[in-house]
Amino acid sequence: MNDDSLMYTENFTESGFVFTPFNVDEKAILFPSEKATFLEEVLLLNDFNFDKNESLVDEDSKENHIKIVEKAIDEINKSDLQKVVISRKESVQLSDFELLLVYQKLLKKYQNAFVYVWFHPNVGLWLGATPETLLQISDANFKTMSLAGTQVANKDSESTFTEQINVVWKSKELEEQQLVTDFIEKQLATISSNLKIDKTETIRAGNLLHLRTKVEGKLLEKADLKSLIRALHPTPAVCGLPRNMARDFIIKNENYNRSFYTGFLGELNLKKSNGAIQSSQLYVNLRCMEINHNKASIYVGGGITKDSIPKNEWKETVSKSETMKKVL
Ligand SMILES: C=C(O[C@@H]1C=C(C(=O)O)C=C[C@H]1O)C(=O)O
Repeated sequence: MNDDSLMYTENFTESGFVFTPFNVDEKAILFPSEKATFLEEVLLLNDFNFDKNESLVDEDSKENHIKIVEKAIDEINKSDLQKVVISRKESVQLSDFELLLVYQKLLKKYQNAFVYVWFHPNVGLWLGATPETLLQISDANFKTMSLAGTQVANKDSESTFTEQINVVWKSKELEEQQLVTDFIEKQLATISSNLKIDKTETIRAGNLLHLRTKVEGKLLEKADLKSLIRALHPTPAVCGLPRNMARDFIIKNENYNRSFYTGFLGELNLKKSNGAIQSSQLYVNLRCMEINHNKASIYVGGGITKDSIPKNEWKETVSKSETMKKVL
């Protein structure tokens, strides 16, 4: 594109690249295909030095996060709320920020993730490496996943193996992830056929491990892409259960605007080379940051259930932000 006008998708029938906020009431930005140029380049990745920047704990932020988590657990115990994802934004002062280098480091560190840089002069600069697919759809055949539960990987190796064996998960994480799988299955029941739910596996994203269950199916003719997207987004992996109750809790209690964090992004209705089949590849915007002048804002969160321990939930967000800080 060679002008700075902003365009939006009305109903996900357009073709291009979308960037959507967490809040479904806000507009989804579209870079339309007809105004885009596709460039393909092979990037050779060096062996980078991933600095261990031991950062100081921001005590105010810690206290604030723990308070909101405690409030969420209270709410879960006294109402129908089952799960809610609580997040925060952490600022890091930057010196010598080199976009291409940071992008290459993200590619190297997150070999199983969708790694992106997104920029618009009127919106800003975003970078991320997300392990979570919202939706891949080609013709009517779609794939999605339930991803939740977090633990720090034992070894800090740069392993590219997606499947990790001999990892033990606690019931809190197993239940938390099962809630997401059940939600996806229920949401898809009336709009899809041939639903197949895989066995749950452990995957690695940077230094973290998550539980993942792959789901696939066929979209019924009576349904369209918009209804499929609305059925899935936001899943309890980034919002909670029941969805509206969790969303209201988040908007009322998180003391900041998530903006594009936990929204989704990716290719929308692109035609394959033969032109006959349209496909979309959409990813949940996790492990992401926004760069503004000399500051990086890193967005991190985690799922809260009745079994959550507030201090551990804080630590989980610290682990998530540390893996992002390693590339800065
Ligand atoms: C909300 C985030 O991640 C989500 C929450 C997870 C959890 O609660 O364990 C794990 C993966 C994601 O589904 C994040 O990374 O900010």
